[in-house]
Amino acid sequence: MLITLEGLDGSGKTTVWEALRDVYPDAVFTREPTESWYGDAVYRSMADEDADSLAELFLFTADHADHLSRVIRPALAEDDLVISDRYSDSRFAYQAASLEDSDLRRPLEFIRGIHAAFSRPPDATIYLDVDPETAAARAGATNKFERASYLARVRENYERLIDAEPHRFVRVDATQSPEDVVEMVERSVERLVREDGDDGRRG
Ligand SMILES: Nc1ncnc2c1ncn2[C@@H]1O[C@H](COP(=O)(O)OP(=O)(O)OP(=O)(O)O)[C@@H](O)[C@H]1O
Ligand SMILES: Cc1cn([C@H]2C[C@H](O)[C@@H](COP(=O)(O)O)O2)c(=O)[nH]c1=O
Repeated sequence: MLITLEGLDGSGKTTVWEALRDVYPDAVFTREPTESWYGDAVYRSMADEDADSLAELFLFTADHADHLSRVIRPALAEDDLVISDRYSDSRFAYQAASLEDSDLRRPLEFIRGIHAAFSRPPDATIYLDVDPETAAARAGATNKFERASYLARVRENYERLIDAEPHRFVRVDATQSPEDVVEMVERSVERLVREDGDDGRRG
């Protein structure tokens, strides 16, 4: 089963991802951007204010393709629980915001279309919901995406994704204390894993 953690920068994904490691020691914990030369290329582009947004989309997508073949598909083939800190929804939400003012028509649909051809969608996604101002303040503006005005557009895209697939997403109020957020996420993951097991027995 593939569970992804999504949300704005500073929403607390890494904090809950670390907490889940203690609860699921046998699961595969992974993240995007990955720790690979593809991930390095992505970080290089993020550090460049003038990077072309379409080229940047394809760098993130190349990193995802490598992540799929090297980590995600092999782990799922072994029936492992996989928990990824960011995954394809980050591309749909962030790069669609970056490409909003480009010549590209309907960037979110375009990016989803590219992924539909090769990606493996998550079984469930925990969305850590926080307002853009809190997110930017927590994240500390360490890259060009961590600005409230940009994050507001990213958040709108996440809402569109949730509207399109309400059953895949579990929304958690990430303005609560870290302890409460972790508890909510742990309970949600426990339920998702249990329901996945029940489906397996029926299937
Ligand atoms: N619920 C919370 N309330 C207050 N502060 C929090 C909360 N969760 C995390 N933080 C703090 O916010 C900062 C960002 O947290 P974290 O790295 O977990 O977020 P993130 O979503 O992984 O961010 P990024 O996407 O930028 O890597 C850290 O300093 C963390 O301690
Ligand atoms: C996977 C992915 C990530 N991003 C952005 C979102 C964040 O600003 C950074 C990653 O930062 P982190 O602190 O190392 O998590 O990358 C993106 O724009 N598109 C993506 O697909």
